[in-house]
Amino acid sequence: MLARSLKQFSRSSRLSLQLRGYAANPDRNSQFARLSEQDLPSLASIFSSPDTSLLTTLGEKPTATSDDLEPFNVDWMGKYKGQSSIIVKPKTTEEVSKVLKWCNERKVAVVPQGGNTGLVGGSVPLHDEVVLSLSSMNSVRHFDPLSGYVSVDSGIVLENLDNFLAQKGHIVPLDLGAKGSCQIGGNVATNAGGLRMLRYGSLHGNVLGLEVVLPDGRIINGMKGLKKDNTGIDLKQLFIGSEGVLGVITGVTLSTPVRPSATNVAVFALPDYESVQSAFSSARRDLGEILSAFEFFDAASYKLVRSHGHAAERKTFEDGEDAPFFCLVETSGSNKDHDDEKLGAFLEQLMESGIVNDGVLAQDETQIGQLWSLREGIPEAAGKAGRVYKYDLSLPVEKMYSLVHEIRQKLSEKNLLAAEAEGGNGSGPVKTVFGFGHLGDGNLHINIVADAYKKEIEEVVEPYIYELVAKHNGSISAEHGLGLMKAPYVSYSQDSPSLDLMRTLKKTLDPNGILNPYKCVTAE
Ligand SMILES: O=C(O)CC[C@@H](O)C(=O)O
Ligand SMILES: [Zn+2]
Repeated sequence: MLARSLKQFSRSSRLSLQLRGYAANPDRNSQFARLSEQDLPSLASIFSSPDTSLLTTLGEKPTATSDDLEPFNVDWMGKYKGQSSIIVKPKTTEEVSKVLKWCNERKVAVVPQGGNTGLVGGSVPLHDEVVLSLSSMNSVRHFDPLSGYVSVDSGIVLENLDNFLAQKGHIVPLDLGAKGSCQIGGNVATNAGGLRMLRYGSLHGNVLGLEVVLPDGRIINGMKGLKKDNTGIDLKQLFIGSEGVLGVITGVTLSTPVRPSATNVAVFALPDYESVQSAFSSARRDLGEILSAFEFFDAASYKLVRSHGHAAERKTFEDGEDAPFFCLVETSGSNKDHDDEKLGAFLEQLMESGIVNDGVLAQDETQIGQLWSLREGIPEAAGKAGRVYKYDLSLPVEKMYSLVHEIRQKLSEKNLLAAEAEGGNGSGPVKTVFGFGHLGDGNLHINIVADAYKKEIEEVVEPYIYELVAKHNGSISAEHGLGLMKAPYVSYSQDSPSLDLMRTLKKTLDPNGILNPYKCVTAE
């Protein structure tokens, strides 16, 4: 049980209320220059404090060891590893501009990097690209409570920004499991979706302005805090979600809604995927404007969180521990009594109709956090269980879960599933395959946990999974981007004229192709 005072509701006691993808592993582009020790004085002269802004293993007196550079070269899953020997950490937009101009003139490839929490290999180098880390640019520039926006440096950590806004009674309209490390610039560059999207919509609507440095060093100052600005083509939209291939985001102006004063969270167990869909329909209908999140996870996800996550110590449900599906519902509003009444009626109706047979309702902030950790803790728990292949898909809600079955089936046919995995029959490398995600946004995450990254697993799943997605007219990347992992498969989600236009934009803004090469959209 989660906590003694956590309110249980059940039908009986009704609530009175290692390897990168073989396809995605391009050779080094020989047109890029290789930097050597001789280049360092000129690069160092750009910075006001070169000692802290330039880390390198090059030269007779290196300023860093390869261990120091490892966090910049390797992604957090340990799946993608680059070989950069130069990391720059500018402190101002002008320094970013000078770095890019310097690199562009010499044809030196550059990888912009925020918190390096990405899941598709988009934020680490592949070969010897210079890493441009934004982490030293992390100040709040301006907050306007009346107009409801904040202007910040792009390297500010999402959680730090949310804590700043919480003190002012406002909220960042974006929340992610990685909030303690990810940076707002990286969030914008990847158009991160996360847990608040159902309520506040995507960053394409919430970003009011951007400051961007183009590959040739020109600075676009679009840091306006205007909700309405119809003066020609809305250029900032080009940089939201373009994964740093067109320019480097150095400043972000974000709309900041008022922080809801009343929040409720319930998690319930459901007997099948049809019930998950019914519960979602009821939530939209009965909770209306106070519904702020509707997440789901399957039994295998829950098992993982119970064995490796924060919930390892405790059972959550009285009867529902072995249910095949779980949903988390959050409401956010400004009147607690009103929200309690609505949520109570919603949960009662779910019980009465048999859609849900067990559930818990958080009674305070701590329990809200504990319930959220059942969902937010899934990726971390998966990382502890083994090496993880991650697929992030948009699909019609009705079709979503069938893909998990199809992937299990496919892996089982090829004898890749271990006996411990659902439907497993042998001694294969795959320990578990599970599905979870943002049901309210039609976004499914499928994770495949194996004992190691193995080509044989990847070859079975890719492009098979993308073919399934295309068949349902879905998207091969709902919120994680393309990065290195999905760049070769983009045509499953974009038609040729769209891809041509993307390449034209890339060639126009970055004719030397120096920015985040090999990822997302390349000029060829
Ligand atoms: O790890 C994943 O597959 C998803 C990560 C993140 O998008 C989430 O929703 O928790
Ligand atoms: Zn997600």
